[in-house]
Amino acid sequence: MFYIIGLGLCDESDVTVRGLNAIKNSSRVYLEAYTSILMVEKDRLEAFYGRELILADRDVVETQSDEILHNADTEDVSLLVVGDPFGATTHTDIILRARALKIPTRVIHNASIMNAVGASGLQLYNFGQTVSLVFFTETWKPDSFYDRIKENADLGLHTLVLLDIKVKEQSEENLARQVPPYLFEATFSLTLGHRGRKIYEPPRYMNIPQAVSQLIEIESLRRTGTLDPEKTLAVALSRVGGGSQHQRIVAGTLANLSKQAPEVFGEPLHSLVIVGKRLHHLEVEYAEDFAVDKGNWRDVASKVYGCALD
Ligand SMILES: C[S@@+](CC[C@H](N)C(=O)[O-])C[C@H]1O[C@@H](n2cnc3c(N)ncnc32)[C@H](O)[C@@H]1O
Repeated sequence: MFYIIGLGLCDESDVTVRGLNAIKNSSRVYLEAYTSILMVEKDRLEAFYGRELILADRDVVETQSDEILHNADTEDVSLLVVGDPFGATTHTDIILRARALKIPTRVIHNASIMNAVGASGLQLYNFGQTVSLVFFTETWKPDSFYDRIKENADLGLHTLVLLDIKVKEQSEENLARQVPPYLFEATFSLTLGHRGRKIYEPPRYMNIPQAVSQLIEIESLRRTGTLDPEKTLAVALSRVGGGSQHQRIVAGTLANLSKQAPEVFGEPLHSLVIVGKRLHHLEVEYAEDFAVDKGNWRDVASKVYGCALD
């Protein structure tokens, strides 16, 4: 049996009992760690699950899935995914591949950012299409997310914006030039052993001010008024599921959020919600608790969004 098991959003104790049983019975257990991350290191997971975990990078999951699926028709093999297995599009591919090889599969679900975003107070039923925002470079600024946000906004729906993470970006040239020798050696020896001379950049996680600045940059090119810094409400979420110790939720206009220091938003991972106009007063009142400027939050909600507040 090939199991694909959601680990939830926070730490080793978020696995379900069903998931843990499957892990314990598997002859090999892979951990997918490039579409999302937990708030703890791999060794904490290994100690709790009582199993050694094999890190599966994008190459392995997307192009060498036969390595993971090897013998899964005769023994149990598990692939662990942070959040829910269907919270990232990547994982349907490997299930299709298993099906094609006539390997029985089972999915074990868990909490995902796709539903935990409800912690913002915004109702899940009022969300439209989810979008991903990638790091812009000087020469590459993909902006199709803007069309999806506009489509949602035209229907009055909220948009969940997932922010780019780069956890295993290969760049030999950059590494040789930018990374101090001690880090170069550590990274080099980690990766050299099993897959040739691949060298990776340090992980990068997009933060909220970067995300807002990229959204405004595209708005200034498109000029449809979908993302107005002073009139568009947004809610930033970090480490959702991590409890009061880790989780941060910050609400305001895009301008409010862009003026905050990155530390205000907490540690990665981060997500951002662009609030749609079909806004219920309970959503406004719940999220008001997270607002950097409560007066402005209520003002924009009532005057711009037309929400009836007391
Ligand atoms: C490609 S999605 C993978 C989602 C994962 N499979 C799930 O079901 O939650 C990864 C993105 O989701 C968002 N994300 C994941 N976990 C999060 C958390 N605990 N708090 C805030 N955002 C999170 C971040 O924007 C991150 O870059």
